[in-house]
Amino acid sequence: MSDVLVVNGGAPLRGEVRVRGAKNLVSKAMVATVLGDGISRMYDVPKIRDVDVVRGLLELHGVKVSYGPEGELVFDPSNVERAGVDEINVHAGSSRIPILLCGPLLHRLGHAFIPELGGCNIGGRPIDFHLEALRRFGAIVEKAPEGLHLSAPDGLHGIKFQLDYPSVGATEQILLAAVMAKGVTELSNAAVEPEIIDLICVLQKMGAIIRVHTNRVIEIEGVARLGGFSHRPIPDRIEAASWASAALATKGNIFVRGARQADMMTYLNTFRSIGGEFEVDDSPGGGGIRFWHPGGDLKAVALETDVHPGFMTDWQQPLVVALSQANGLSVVHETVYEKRFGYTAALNQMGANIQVFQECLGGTPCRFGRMGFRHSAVIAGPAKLHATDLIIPDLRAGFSHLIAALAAEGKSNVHGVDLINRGYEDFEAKLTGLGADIAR
Ligand SMILES: CC(=O)N[C@H]1[C@@H](OP(=O)(O)OP(=O)(O)OC[C@H]2O[C@@H](n3ccc(=O)[nH]c3=O)[C@H](O)[C@@H]2O)O[C@H](CO)[C@@H](O)[C@@H]1O
Ligand SMILES: C=C(OP(=O)(O)O)C(=O)O
Repeated sequence: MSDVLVVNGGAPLRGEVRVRGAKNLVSKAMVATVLGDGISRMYDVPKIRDVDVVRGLLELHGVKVSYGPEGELVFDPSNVERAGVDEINVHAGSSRIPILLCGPLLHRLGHAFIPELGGCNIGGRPIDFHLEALRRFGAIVEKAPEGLHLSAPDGLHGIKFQLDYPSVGATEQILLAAVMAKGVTELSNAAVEPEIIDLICVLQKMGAIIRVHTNRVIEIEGVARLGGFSHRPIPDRIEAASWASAALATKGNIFVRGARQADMMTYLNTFRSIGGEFEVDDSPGGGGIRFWHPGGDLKAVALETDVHPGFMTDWQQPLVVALSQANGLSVVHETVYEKRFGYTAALNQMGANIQVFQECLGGTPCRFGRMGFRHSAVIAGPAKLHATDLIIPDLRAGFSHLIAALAAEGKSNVHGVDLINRGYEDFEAKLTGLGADIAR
């Protein structure tokens, strides 16, 4: 199938979509199954590419993965075994999740091979924190042209470790290594995103002992064995916010079934400040949030992306499209990734007026100030968007391109839309259901 989507924009998106388990939890919980000696079960798993990649990697390592009823995945890790480098490398460059297999595979096999990582191209995305922590746990890490080889001849042992920055992936790496390491691990400056807390819930179900203290300190008491788990994942708050931003940008009205207020409070405050309206529906048979554009002008805002409980960086790109329709100058200071504004060039080509700056334009100077990265954006609106040809650069930027094409009058050809499947389940069917005029 061609991966060009023809989008005939200009009409409001109206209707209902459903979000399922979060991409950024489901894939990690799948990795955790390797640590257990029993069967694990996960409900409400979305059909997205990152899930397929992790499933492929687990199967290569002997985990039997099967589909249960609608959206249920079942994992049997009783025969975990080494996989060939060439087979693993089929998945090179496709996702960031393989790095999280280090701890579980070292515990089960004493060895791990990790292919080149993928993920969105939004900055350097180093893994120095991961490797430093793994070495401290007792792993030997060897870098080779084909990927990373790790071994742990003396097993893994608990550590005291402080992250320079509360990295989500490094926190998960340390959790997955520490739960079965000998002794206690104390992690300071840990990330505490809701997806991490949900991963801790998964690990606790398996038998782990993990204490989340105040001030970003997590203490993990290593245990000798873990079992399987049954888990309904936290809903995807990034996808939910993406649809909310789409409703605002297209002057539409979308009920996002599955969206949960507690995980989205920071987004909801910003959405309301811009002039969007929402209603949380907790009624039986409800369970979701309705987002709509109430008519009239939207208001410009200033915001900074940050670690939880700040404004998520992954909410940024779709929201900027909505901000291009707000009245006045909005400022967005991106403090999590140094290169997450590349996509604004395409929006400008469509008529948006977005300038990017090297300075920290938010209230707080961040790590990227004076380093030459254009990590602050000023968005002047409202701008009339017009159709054009677009090339999808990565997942969230891709979704923002799609929203812009849907908000613009006329026909846009959006190239490379398959990338969006990495994190948005059935996005074309969902768009069609919302009344979008799209065709491959
Ligand atoms: C699959 C997944 O869950 N992806 C999410 C995860 O990515 P990911 O786990 O890759 O993001 P991190 O939180 O690790 O990255 C945050 C910052 O820390 C830096 N860093 C990270 C690790 C390291 O070893 N060294 C280092 O310097 C990164 O370059 C970045 O500037 O959290 C991000 C921040 O919420 C989200 O945008 C991604 O959607
Ligand atoms: C940056 C993202 O994901 P990943 O870490 O998988 O690239 C994202 O989901 O927006």
